[in-house]
Amino acid sequence: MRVDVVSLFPEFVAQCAAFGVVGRAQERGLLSLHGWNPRDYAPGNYRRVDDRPFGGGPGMVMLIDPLHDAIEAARAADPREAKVVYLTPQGARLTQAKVRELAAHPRLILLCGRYEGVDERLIEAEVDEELSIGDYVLSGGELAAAVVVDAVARLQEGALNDAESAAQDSFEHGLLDCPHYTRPVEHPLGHVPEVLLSGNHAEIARWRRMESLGRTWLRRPDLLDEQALGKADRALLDAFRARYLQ
Ligand SMILES: c1cc(-c2cnc[nH]2)ccn1
Repeated sequence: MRVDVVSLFPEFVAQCAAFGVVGRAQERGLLSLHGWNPRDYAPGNYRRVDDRPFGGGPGMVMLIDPLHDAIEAARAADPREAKVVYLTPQGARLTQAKVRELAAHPRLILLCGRYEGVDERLIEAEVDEELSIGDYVLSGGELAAAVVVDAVARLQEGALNDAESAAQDSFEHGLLDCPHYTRPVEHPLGHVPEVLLSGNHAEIARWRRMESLGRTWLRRPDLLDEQALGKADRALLDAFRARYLQ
């Protein structure tokens, strides 16, 4: 998968993608990352990339042409069609389902705005999809782009080892992950649940599923609403609730 990042700070996203699973995906050739700086396409000595907003008001707006030319240079760098995604608080919320959809594309071009944002005419002409990673304002789209790069890299075939895939699976199924424990068994902060020490893999799997269901019910009931729980899961959740409410 190829990802091109259009940003005034392209090295920002490259640095975020240099570690761990994402860095390894790049080393394995599963993901290639390329940066394009609109300032390189801005004319004149000042290489202007922004200007004052029409209608007045605070801040600056990114100019159409440097962004347009950077996006077109990115498109031209590879023959495959690219999906252009603009990272903005005004976008649709990024979900794991959306990540899976993005990860299936051979190419993405991630457009990162700074200042007050981007001239709307550029968005209308070049952007396929606007995405938000949450209802808050960042200093620019780069952190959100790094989130997208990380999430789609993990879904590339061969990016994760077995343990990492298992961890990935927990959220993939729309539930929150169960608690995890490691040595020591006894610690001033508490003990490890007995079932995890039992060696009874069926009981351990049952406990983990119950905890995932229970945590989702307590912390993210909205996710649970989207789940069509089977009879076994409903029984597990009832058991969790009974224990929690006693
Ligand atoms: C995506 C982008 C942004 C953002 C872009 N520029 C300032 N904030 C915030 C949340 N999700």
